[in-house]
Amino acid sequence: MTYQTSFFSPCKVNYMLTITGVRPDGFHNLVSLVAPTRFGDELFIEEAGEDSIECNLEGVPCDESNLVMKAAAVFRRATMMNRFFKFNLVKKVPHGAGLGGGSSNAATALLALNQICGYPLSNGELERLSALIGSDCPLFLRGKPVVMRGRGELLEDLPENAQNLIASLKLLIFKPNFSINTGWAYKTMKESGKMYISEQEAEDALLSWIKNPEIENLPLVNNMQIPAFEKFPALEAVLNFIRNEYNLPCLMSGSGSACFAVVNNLQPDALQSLKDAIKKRLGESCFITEA
Ligand SMILES: C[C@@](CO)(OP(=O)(O)O)[C@H](O)COP(=O)(O)OP(=O)(O)OC[C@H]1O[C@@H](n2ccc(N)nc2=O)[C@H](O)[C@@H]1O
Ligand SMILES: Nc1ncnc2c1ncn2[C@@H]1O[C@H](COP(=O)(O)OP(=O)(O)O)[C@@H](O)[C@H]1O
Repeated sequence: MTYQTSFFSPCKVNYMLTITGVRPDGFHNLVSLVAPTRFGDELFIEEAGEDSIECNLEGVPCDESNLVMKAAAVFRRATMMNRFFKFNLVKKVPHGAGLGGGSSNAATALLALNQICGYPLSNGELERLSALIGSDCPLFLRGKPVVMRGRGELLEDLPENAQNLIASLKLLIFKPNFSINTGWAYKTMKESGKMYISEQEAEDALLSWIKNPEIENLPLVNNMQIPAFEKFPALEAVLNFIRNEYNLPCLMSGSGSACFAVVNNLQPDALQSLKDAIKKRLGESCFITEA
C-alpha cells in the first residue's frame, strides 16, 4: 500500500530563553517558554523501497544528514519494522533561524511514521527517541506551548490559562538574510562564561508570568541575544526600534537570527508600515511572515 499524505511541521518561537550554564556533558542547561506557531513546512510521505528525500530549499541537505532521514532511521531501529519512505519536504521556514525548522521536521516525521505504521510507539517513546535526534525535537511532539528544561528534553505542560494566552498571540516573524549557527552561539557563551542567567532568576521570571499570564507580562528574555547582538548589531537596533516606535513586545527567537513581535493590537495599516520599516532596516531580502 502506498501513501501520499501531507503532514504540517510548525516552527517554534521561544518567548523566554535563559541559558543557565554548561553541563558536564558539554551541552547547556536552559529554561525556556516555547511554543509551536501557526507557520511551518509541509512534509509529504510515500512508502518506497528505500529512504530518500527531496526538498525545495537550497542549503537543506538531501541525504542521511537531513533530520527527517535521521528520524526514519531511528524509528526503524526502535520498531524493528523494515519499512522505507520517500519524503518530499516543502520548506517555508528559513533554516539557521532559531525557529527549530529542522527539529520540527524530524518530530513530524516520527509522528507521521508512527501513524502510518499503526502506532507501534507510545507518545513517551516518541519523545525519548526525538531527543536522540536533537535537544529541541521533543517540544514539537507536544503540539502546544511548554516549559523546556535540561538541554531541552525535559518538558512541562502549562496551566490552561497560560496555554490560551499563548494561543491567542498574533506574531510577525522576520529573519534577515544572514543566519546564526546554534553551535557557534553556545560555544561563544561557553567561552565568555559571563553570559549566563541564574536558574533561580529564570524560574522566578517564569513563575511570575504563569501566575499572571498576560501579554504585558510575557517574560521576554533571551540571553542568546548577547552573542547574536555582538556579531550582528542590526538585530538589536531593529528590536529597539519596534519597542520604541511601535510599543510592541518583541524578541529574538532561539539562537537567532529570526526575531518576532507580538502584533495583536496592530491595525492592518500599521502592520504594513511595520513590515516596510523592518525591510528598510534589514534589507529587501528579509524574510517576513505572520503567524
Ligand atoms: C537554541 C535553541 C533553543 O530552543 O533553539 P534553536 O536556536 O536551535 O532553534 C536550542 O537549544 C537548540 O537545540 P538544538 O536545535 O537541538 O541544537 P543542535 O542544533 O542540535 O545543537 C547544536 C550544538 O549546540 C550545542 N547545544 C545544543 C543544545 C543545548 N541545550 N546545549 C548546547 O550546548 C551543542 O554543542 C550542539 O552540538
Ligand atoms: N529537515 C531539515 N530542515 C532544515 N535544516 C536541516 C534539516 N535537516 C538538517 N538540517 C540542517 O540543520 C541546520 C539547522 O537548521 P534548523 O533546525 O532549521 O535551524 P535552527 O536550529 O536555527 O532552528 C540547517 O542549516 C541544515 O544544514
